[in-house]
Amino acid sequence: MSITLTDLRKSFSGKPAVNGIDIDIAPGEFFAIVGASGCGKSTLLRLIAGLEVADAGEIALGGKQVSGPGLHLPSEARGVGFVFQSYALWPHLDVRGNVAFPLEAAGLRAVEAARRAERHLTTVALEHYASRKPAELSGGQRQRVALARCLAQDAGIILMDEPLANLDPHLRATMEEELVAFHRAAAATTVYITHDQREAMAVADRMAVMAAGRFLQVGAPDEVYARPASAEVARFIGEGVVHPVTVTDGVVSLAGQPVPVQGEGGADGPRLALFRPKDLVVTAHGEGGALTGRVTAVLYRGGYWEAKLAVDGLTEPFLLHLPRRAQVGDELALCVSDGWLLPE
Ligand SMILES: Nc1ncnc2c1ncn2[C@@H]1O[C@H](COP(=O)(O)OP(=O)(O)OP(=O)(O)O)[C@@H](O)[C@H]1O
Repeated sequence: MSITLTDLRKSFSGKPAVNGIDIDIAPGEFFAIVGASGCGKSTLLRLIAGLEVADAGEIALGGKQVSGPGLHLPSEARGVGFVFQSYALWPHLDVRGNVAFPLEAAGLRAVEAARRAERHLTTVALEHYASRKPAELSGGQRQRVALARCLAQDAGIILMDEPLANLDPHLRATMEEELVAFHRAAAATTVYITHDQREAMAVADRMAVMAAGRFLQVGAPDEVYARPASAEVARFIGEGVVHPVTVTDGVVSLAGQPVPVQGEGGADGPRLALFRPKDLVVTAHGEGGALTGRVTAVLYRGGYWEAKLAVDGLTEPFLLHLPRRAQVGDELALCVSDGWLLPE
């Protein structure tokens, strides 16, 4: 089912939480919304679900309007499934019961509900755990029960609110793969919110970067990563540093050195450009075109050292990935091999 939001707005005590969202999400798409805490992600999801009443704007699900001026279809009438970070399992029911209960509540015969529950427990590889209680499962297994329950309801739209937030980092990585597989199996349009940009990039077909109730940029994860539309998006997505640069006759210079960057040239004058660790190469001192700086911090990240390099004339240090250990205070020469000139 498609999801169409038109100039959607919601305020709390006069403060906008969702401040004019327009988007078309295609049937079957995995759409992630990423943004800092308090940017309005949960409110937006709750508006789609029908758990909040919009102040203005329209929501259409599968081409049918469910919210608009004078119209608010309740959650049960919208055909959406949810998965939350707190798995919201019933502790006294076993795994099979947790998946089957909502089906029985919706009027399905107990035998048929149990049969359908078992089928979906197989999809999430929990068929051997059907008789366990939630307390006897790991966090990841509980989340899979929640996914199976959502799947069993056959919803055309699945809304996920930070479903992996309570899991340890190793399990999160495994669950990201499972979520993608789950999405493929469910064939439902999925809207997934998270404050973790890496997670959003890993799972989504398309992502929106949200701040202060608005979408700053919408695009495929690789596109948003490679071509951020603003300094705010550039700082939020991936690692890197935004520096002021100068454009003169199409040549971009950083701290007085010409640097190769991608992006629209436009008029001469001051601009901003993003430099990621992959764009920076440490070279021998005295090589042409090198910037020199001093190491101000070093952290070992497993396989490489992450260092900050302060360069005269730049307010923020560069972020580098070094194959060898460096010490705070070391002087390094740096060659810029790439970068992204932010749109004006
Ligand atoms: N029921 C409510 N009553 C009053 N203010 C609310 C309510 N729900 C949300 N807000 C406010 O609206 C803004 C957006 O909140 P929301 O929960 O949508 O953000 P979020 O991006 O999901 O944050 P988080 O990642 O921390 O969950 C916040 O300033 C929040 O305090």
